[in-house]
Amino acid sequence: MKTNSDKIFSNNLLNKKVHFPKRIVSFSNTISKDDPVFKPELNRYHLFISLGCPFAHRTLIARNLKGLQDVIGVTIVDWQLGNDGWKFSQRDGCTSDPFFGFTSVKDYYYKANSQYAGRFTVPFIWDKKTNTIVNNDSASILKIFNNGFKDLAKNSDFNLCPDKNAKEIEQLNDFIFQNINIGVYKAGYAITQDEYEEAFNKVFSALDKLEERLNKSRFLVGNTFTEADIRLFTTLIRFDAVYHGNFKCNRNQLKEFPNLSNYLREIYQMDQIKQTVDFKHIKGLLYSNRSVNPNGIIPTGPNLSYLDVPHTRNNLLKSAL
Ligand SMILES: N[C@@H](CCC(=O)N[C@@H](CS)C(=O)NCC(=O)O)C(=O)O
Repeated sequence: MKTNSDKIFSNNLLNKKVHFPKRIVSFSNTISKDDPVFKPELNRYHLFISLGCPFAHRTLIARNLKGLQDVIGVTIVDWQLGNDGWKFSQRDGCTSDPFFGFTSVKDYYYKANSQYAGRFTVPFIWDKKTNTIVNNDSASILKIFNNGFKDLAKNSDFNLCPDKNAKEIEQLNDFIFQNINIGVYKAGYAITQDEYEEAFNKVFSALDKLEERLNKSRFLVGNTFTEADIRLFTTLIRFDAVYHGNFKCNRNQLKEFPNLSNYLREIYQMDQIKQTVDFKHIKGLLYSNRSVNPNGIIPTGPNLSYLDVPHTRNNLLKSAL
């Protein structure tokens, strides 16, 4: 015998009125004064990141450069990404879950939406007021940090994407993303020789183009440090440590490109940025993928002391940060 709710269910099905719960695959809200829910507020939002992940790394850099350290807290997940996703731990500068005593990032996604059906990725911004994920896309989080906290950011005048350069920055972002940020992964995860060679060639021809561009220009867009530099930096800083060896991007080491390596050193040597770079986490994460590195051995080298050699980009003009 059918129960009442069964009947409602089958009647609705016949009338095509059944609404299955929406299966969420990403969170794409913004934070702004005009948003009905997510207003900029002190100590309301929290950023979850891995220091190894280049996409999460972007968001930490933007938070620091905008001077949002006292406004938005940060939790660093364990550097190892296992089969069941990101875990919280207290080893090597990682932080345990600050709010619920959760053991894994997955728990946050399900707390935000029990029907969540996407990947359990970092970075994401957690809203402590409504107990949900505001956004889990690094590109959007960069914009949120740049634009959303004008009255709260210590460096609110520092603009990562000035209107007059916005179009050029978006074009560069796209070029860097397709050829370099993702390019190294396409080479590293390739399962055919052709796929690998195509990705390898794209990575190095893009680096050659940028090497030339940086001959005259202090940063990617004229002489102003922008979001495009952050996006390029998080791949360049991982290049010699990981992508060159583990992902077989080995035509050259980054340090062999005179302009790119000088540019990389300048950005790395900025205090607010240097604090965000942790090679233990970077190597730990990026050598932990067993399909690429079956025994999970993390190499001791390479020697990266060149990063601390003073840069010589002062002869090129620079706008104030
Ligand atoms: N769309 C995301 C992608 C971030 C991403 O791919 N994160 C990786 C680490 S580098 C991740 O969390 N992967 C976990 C998984 O796929 O299980 C963004 O740019 O924010």
